[in-house]
Amino acid sequence: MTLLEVTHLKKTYTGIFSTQEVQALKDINFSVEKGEFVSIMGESGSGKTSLLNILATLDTATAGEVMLEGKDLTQIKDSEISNFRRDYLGFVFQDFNLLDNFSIKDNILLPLVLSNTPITEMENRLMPIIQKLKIDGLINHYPYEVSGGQKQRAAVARALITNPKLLLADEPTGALDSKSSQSLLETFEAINDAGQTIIMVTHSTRAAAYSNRVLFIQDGEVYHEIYRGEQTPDQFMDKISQALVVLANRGEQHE
Ligand SMILES: Nc1ncnc2c1ncn2[C@@H]1O[C@H](COP(=O)(O)OP(=O)(O)OP(=O)(O)O)[C@@H](O)[C@H]1O
Repeated sequence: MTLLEVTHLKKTYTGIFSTQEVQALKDINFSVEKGEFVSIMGESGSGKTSLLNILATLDTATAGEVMLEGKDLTQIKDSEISNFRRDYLGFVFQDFNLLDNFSIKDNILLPLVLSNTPITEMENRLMPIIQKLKIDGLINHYPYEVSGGQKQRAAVARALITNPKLLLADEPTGALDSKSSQSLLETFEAINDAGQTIIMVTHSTRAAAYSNRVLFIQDGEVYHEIYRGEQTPDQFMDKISQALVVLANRGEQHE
């Protein structure tokens, strides 16, 4: 079943003080099935963050359609956006975005507090998630008392606590050492195996190799896509690296 369908998406930035326009997304088309784990790769400036920001309803599109379970994100009223975001989407960012003055537990529960969820319901949801993410011993600590890998696990717990339809991750391993990165990616793989749909922007071929499909963006368009299929992560990583080389050569020819 299709969860997300992006059609003819365009994003043009217009400077406030200049007449110069930047066409960050020219014509993006792709769809994501429920339960997929999709990575988005591309060179710096290719439009990945612009795309993710529109999927996250943090920015508006210039043209095109983004349908999530039949609802067009580009048409949601401003007054409904925060509720929509909370009910449908979970976010994981490179720099964790945890609140320093809140304990790990309060950080994780924050989206439920904001939607006035009863305390018993919050406690019921917390326990399985912190156990799954192996942070059950840390929930009374503050973010500055735990490691980067543990902070990112707390951020994933916060993203999952609302049971989002779609988990969006922007360079989630970007600030982690290789051991914490691997552990986080194994967690993503496990939550995906349990049915969670994930879209992840990454520069890391190793990270992308954990997903089922990689979309390559160049000059604001989806240039290529590859599926993991039955390949091992190492075999898929080789395929991703080869595709990135082709993409880089193509980029040089365009310059
Ligand atoms: N707010 C903005 N105003 C003007 N131009 C912008 C803005 N945000 C991004 N751009 C431009 O849009 C293009 C795409 O940028 P974007 O950040 O989406 O690329 P990216 O693929 O995420 O890059 P990176 O990998 O470096 O994060 C770039 O040319 C960038 O300079």
